Amino acid sequence: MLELNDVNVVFNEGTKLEKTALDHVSVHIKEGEFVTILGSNGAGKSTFFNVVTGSVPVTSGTITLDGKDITNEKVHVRSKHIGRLFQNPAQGTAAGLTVEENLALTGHAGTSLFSIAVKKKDVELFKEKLKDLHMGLEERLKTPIGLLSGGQRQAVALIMAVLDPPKLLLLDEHTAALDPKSAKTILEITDQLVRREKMTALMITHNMTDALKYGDRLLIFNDGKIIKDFSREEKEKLKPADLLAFYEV
Ligand SMILES: Nc1ncnc2c1ncn2[C@@H]1O[C@H](COP(=O)(O)OP(=O)(O)OP(=O)(O)O)[C@@H](O)[C@H]1O
Repeated sequence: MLELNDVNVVFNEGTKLEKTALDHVSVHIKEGEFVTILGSNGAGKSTFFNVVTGSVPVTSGTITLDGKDITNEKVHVRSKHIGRLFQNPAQGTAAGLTVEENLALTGHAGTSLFSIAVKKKDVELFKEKLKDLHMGLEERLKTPIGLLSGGQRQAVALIMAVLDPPKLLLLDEHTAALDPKSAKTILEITDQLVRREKMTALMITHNMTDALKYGDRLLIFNDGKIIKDFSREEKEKLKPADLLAFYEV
């Protein structure tokens, strides 16, 4: 469903600051696959996501989504099919708006000049989705989202990202800023949602245990390249300590 074909990304080409962030990356992600991604700092993981969303242009190579060449498609066009969650939940939500207004921004709302019109029937839908989180957030629809804790806010951001399930969901260290208990909760919910909605999802993490526990496949990035591509069967035989070796190449 997602194919990168010999993708190169070179920043500041031809200057002293030239940096190859993606180096001849070719990969095929299949429909419905949940792929975890590991790699040291600066390995090219975020740049990989950025070329998929279009926020960074490729220097060469092509990207196709569902057989369509999207290499030169604008960010806002791709965003209809690609959802992304960031490390900081503030990046995916509007602090001054309430929980229900944030959810309504995903397209379940009419807007006027001064307010977001949240429809009654959508409120029921939002309540139902929030109930699934078992965090009591269905009682806090009128709370400004900026008043929620980081974990609660990320949970709402996750629901926002999958309310109209995208073809592809990109999770960019989306639990890294949360305490261990909240991170575990959000990961469990992510896994359930990805499975239930049969989404194709890619998840960057620095947590080796999580990279092995979740997903059907594991990619390891190093120095702009995918240096390992483990299948589910291979992944099941690995221990976190086995992965350390890939940080030392
Ligand atoms: N806009 C940019 N301009 C110049 N260099 C960049 C830019 N974005 C990324 N880079 C460089 O490209 C390389 C890959 O960066 P990238 O952010 O993709 O790594 P990463 O694997 O996501 O790292 P981390 O785990 O630290 O988030 C790094 O050397 C980085 O400094």
